Amino acid sequence: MPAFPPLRLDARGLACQRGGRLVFHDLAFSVSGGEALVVTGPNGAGKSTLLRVIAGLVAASEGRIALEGGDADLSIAQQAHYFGHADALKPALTVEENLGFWRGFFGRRAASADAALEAVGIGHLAGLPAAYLSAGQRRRLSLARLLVSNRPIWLLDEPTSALDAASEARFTAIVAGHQQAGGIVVAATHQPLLFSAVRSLVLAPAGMAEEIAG
Ligand SMILES: Nc1ncnc2c1ncn2[C@@H]1O[C@H](COP(=O)(O)OP(=O)(O)OP(=O)(O)O)[C@@H](O)[C@H]1O
Repeated sequence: MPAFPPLRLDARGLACQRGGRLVFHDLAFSVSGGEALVVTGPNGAGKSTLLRVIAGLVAASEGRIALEGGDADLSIAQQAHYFGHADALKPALTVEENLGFWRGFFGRRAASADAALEAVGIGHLAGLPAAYLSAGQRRRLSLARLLVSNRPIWLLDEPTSALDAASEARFTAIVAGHQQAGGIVVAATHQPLLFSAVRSLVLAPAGMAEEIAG
């Protein structure tokens, strides 16, 4: 039984400038609950920028993004979880304390910290300060945040970087669970991702973008 109501994220005529340069323009996509939009393209094409625009971290210069079926009292950004390159961990806090902090911050019904740590395979590290985690373990702790946030839109930037084969398989299963619950996934990647119900968005090389005067 899906946990989220029927959802659809639609973008039309989207453009974004960064540092005075047009990164992309006239971008359109549509992705429904249960689907994954996989965004590919060469370095600098604007994959991370697109995710950050959806997350409300960077403003679009043109166009609009709408979420049908979402919570009308919340912005799209408030209904999205951005899983970026930065780990956002407090090194002196334990693994469990870090996750507990974020669970409290998100403040909505979601997996317990224990269950989320088990799901990403680091339950045995719960009492360890985050400073001692390896790169892949830090990444897995960041993935656990997705499970305690209970947000319908997951924005995943190179989600499998630093993950070993077993962790990648666990991650794929976690994403499948989110899709089965009716969640939306938008993932930027250079690696093949074994997601189901995939839609593709290929961004053109940055060299194609026009320079904006002024
Ligand atoms: N804070 C910023 N200020 C100015 N320009 C930026 C900023 N961040 C990114 N850019 C520029 O925006 C363009 C798109 O960058 P973005 O990180 O979105 O690309 P990407 O497709 O995710 O690349 P990669 O595959 O290397 O991760 C690049 O030309 C980059 O230099």
